[in-house]
Amino acid sequence: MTISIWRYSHLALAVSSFLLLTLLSITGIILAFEPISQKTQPFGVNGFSQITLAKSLPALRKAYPDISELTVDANQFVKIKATDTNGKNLDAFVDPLSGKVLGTTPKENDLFETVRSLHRSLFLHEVGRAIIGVTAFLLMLITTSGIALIIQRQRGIRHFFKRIVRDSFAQYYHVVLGRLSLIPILIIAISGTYLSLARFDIFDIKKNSIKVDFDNIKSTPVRKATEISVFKNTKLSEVESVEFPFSEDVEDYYTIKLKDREIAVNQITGDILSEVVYPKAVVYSNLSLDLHTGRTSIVWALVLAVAAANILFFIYSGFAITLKRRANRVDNKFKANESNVIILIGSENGSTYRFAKAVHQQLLKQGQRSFITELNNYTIFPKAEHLIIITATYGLGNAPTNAAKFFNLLKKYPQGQNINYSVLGFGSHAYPDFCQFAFEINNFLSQQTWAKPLIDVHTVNDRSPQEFELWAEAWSQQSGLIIEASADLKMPQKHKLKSFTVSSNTATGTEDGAFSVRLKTKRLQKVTSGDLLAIYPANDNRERLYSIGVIDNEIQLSVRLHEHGLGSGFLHRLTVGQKMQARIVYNKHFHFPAKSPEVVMISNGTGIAPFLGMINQNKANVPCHLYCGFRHSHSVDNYKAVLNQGKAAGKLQHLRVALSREGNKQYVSDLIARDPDFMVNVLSTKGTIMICGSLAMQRDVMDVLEGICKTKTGKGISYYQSHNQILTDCY
Ligand SMILES: Cc1cc2nc3c(=O)[nH]c(=O)nc-3n(C[C@H](O)[C@H](O)[C@H](O)COP(=O)(O)O)c2cc1C
Repeated sequence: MTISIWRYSHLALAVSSFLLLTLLSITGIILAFEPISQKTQPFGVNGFSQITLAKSLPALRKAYPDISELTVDANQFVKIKATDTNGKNLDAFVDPLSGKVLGTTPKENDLFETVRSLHRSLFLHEVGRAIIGVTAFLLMLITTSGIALIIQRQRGIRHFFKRIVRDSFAQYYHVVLGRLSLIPILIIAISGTYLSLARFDIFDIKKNSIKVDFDNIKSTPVRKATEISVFKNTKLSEVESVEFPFSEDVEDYYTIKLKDREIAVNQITGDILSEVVYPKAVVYSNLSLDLHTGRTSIVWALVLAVAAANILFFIYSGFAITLKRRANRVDNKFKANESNVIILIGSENGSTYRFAKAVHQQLLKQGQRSFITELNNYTIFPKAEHLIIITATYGLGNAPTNAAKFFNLLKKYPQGQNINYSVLGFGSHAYPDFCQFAFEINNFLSQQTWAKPLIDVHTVNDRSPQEFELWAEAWSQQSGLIIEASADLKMPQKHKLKSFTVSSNTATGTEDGAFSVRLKTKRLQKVTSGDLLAIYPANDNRERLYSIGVIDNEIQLSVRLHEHGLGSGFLHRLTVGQKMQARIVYNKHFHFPAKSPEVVMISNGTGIAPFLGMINQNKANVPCHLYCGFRHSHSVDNYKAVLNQGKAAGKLQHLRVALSREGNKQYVSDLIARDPDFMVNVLSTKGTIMICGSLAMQRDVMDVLEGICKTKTGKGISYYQSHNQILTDCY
């Protein structure tokens, strides 16, 4: 499957370094506990950060007249070298204000020593250090590409910390934890890389030595150490070490090493005799060591341990995601140029493949030459009769990466023969642009002369097997090829049928053969207009679906009698009082919109069925406008009673009828074209347009709406489709 450059880099870098990263993360977690264990030793003093040299140096000199050196380590423990009162050499941690001995340097912990050596050089000295340096650099690149992927996924940096929609466990936590720990991991990677480079003398870290001008050294005015301003202004926490003057002669001075400089201080006058500022590289090296080891803070050391543990999780979850994606590879039995059914997939994370493969397998079993590939592999399919496009939507209603080139390829490769197409969108209502890419493909295909719609575009929310099944049933019905509910997709194999009693059946008096059947059943509460009734006219697996209008607590089907029609013939023969078995298929995407301020209903022929029910059920009197097309004026007679009732009760505001074979011979799309401002107003005030009827009518109406929307709002209809403002149920 085609993947973005960022994802490819992220994966390639991770694959090339995961073994070393695993080792470095484990050793890193262990080493993070070294500063924690050191800091718990009893060598610290309270209020350390407030102690100045002016307070500490005279006190220590008084307690140890022979003191030669003071050092402050990363734990802020003060250590001195001196001679004690018994004349013995002293090398110990002391209280910097009283000189009280707090302890001597403990023996290095062997475990930490060994692990550190492994972490820094893999026990391979300079070669090992170089390898570790490269790994740290790779970690930096992995983190950077990871940040780019999160930005891409969250649709821009502004949404970086917005809610993440949960997909799979591995995917969700890879992103959630990635977001939380990317700063510490980036710091670990940058500081690790810097320290490695510093080891190889890439940076200038040579410190110049102090030069004192002994000819101009002064011995007045005499100042006490407690009054020397540089001592008063320097805190012990800023100091790395102090060398004490060897004797009381004016030529002997204090040498004070700070984090960024070294100074020589006259012990009598307190004058600064010389100052050497360190190169920036020395400061950065120290900072890198502080940040990489957590030696200065227990909290930071803990953050580093957690970040290192997260790297281990990323390695696991990254592989889990990749394996899931790779599991979707399909080996085709037939070549593209010899296949009669072509299944094209748009998928980012692979779950759509499961559904597409189920379709592919079933078609193969029925002896069809089915070929399955991703949308980016679209080309000329010389033997194709059916094109099935199953695609997810990503980002701002965009194509998944393996479908990004599809539109260009579609323009480049017009097919030479007519092909029946069907588009099935996978998406989630958690995103504002629901299945937009699928709608765009469907609209684009409808403009290709060779492409013939077999069924209306269908959508599947959150991989719902029921919604997938709805598409499978519709496709099977039109193609004559069976796609059954698959156990793999956890679909119910056998449907439970319900008994319905015929309460009325109108005669086929009209020329276009339309009639209405009303059915009663117990417990009708859950059914609503827009749902479908599945009937089994021959008591076998052949199923026929009809749109339901719920009128006065009965199901009304509007049907056109077809010559030799299996379903329409069966319904036509039903007599009042007769019982029949059927099942309700809930068709949520075509229910009357609960929150819409205004609804436009567009139909032709028997497509009026669900709208009759919706008008009847419109108890809240939401403004409804019905645009319907028929061949003759008498075709409307069948529905007049319900429509007149609706108008009288305020449930239907306007009724516009187009007659295609009488008067000025209009189609329903002509009526829509006459009311552009009204249509735009409905859509821009969050109203809904519902379309039910033939696919040919849908295509014409959509073309008109596309033109109106583009000129008046600048947005295509796919925008309104993906925001659930244009709902279609055509056949
Ligand atoms: C980052 C991300 C962005 C998504 N964006 C959309 C979207 O804009 N519209 C939509 O309907 N679904 C969106 N989805 C949902 C997916 O299309 C849906 O989960 C689909 O089933 C995933 O299929 P796949 O696993 O084959 O890629 C998004 C999912 C993710 C993870």
